[in-house]
Amino acid sequence: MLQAEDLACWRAERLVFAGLGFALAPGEAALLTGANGAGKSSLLRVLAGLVPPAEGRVLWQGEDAFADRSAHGARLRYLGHQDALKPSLSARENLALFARLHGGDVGTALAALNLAPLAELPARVLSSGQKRRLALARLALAHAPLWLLDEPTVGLDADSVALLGPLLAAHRARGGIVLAATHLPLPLPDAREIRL
Ligand SMILES: Nc1ncnc2c1ncn2[C@@H]1O[C@H](COP(=O)(O)OP(=O)(O)OP(=O)(O)O)[C@@H](O)[C@H]1O
Repeated sequence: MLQAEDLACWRAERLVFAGLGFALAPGEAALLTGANGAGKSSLLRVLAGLVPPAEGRVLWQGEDAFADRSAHGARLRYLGHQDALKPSLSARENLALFARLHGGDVGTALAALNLAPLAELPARVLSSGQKRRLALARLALAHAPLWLLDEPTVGLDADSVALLGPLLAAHRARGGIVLAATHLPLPLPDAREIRL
């Protein structure tokens, strides 16, 4: 269970949001929506522990989520705007690097995002949509219960967006939680909306 209580966030001396609270149970998904600058990315970064909240608390299973930073890092996957790939490594090697840290099967992850034909290409030559798919393929490695996804489908073609559906559904079926900031439709049936 992820809970946010009375969260406030300042960025560059501007109050972005305040008094924000919600709870997400295992298997639940929420879409973060709101205008440009409303604070969707900021909220995801707060929940990931990358930006300290100005006020409020983030709880995991009823306990302060940030009491043990490494435990929080291990339980979440954060996908930001940047794909965070090593440009000189191949798609397979990028995933293998991540798998060394978190576990998981590289072949399965490549297949989940239909990347097998691109597996040996260096990440730097991939198109922006292909890079995004590679970043998303990390989700298909070892299970982590909390997925924080910032505009996960930017640059993806319709077939690639459709590939995300089974990945998200399998994660939720295992009790995983998804919070996704997006301006685009996502294959996340029954997702709640958290509007900023
Ligand atoms: N690194 C930063 N330093 C200072 N201010 C920032 C930083 N990142 C974001 N902000 C500010 O925080 C506010 C919220 O930005 P944020 O990126 O969270 O919005 P968003 O809802 O994700 O927007 P978009 O829909 O455009 O992605 C904006 O006013 C932005 O200028």
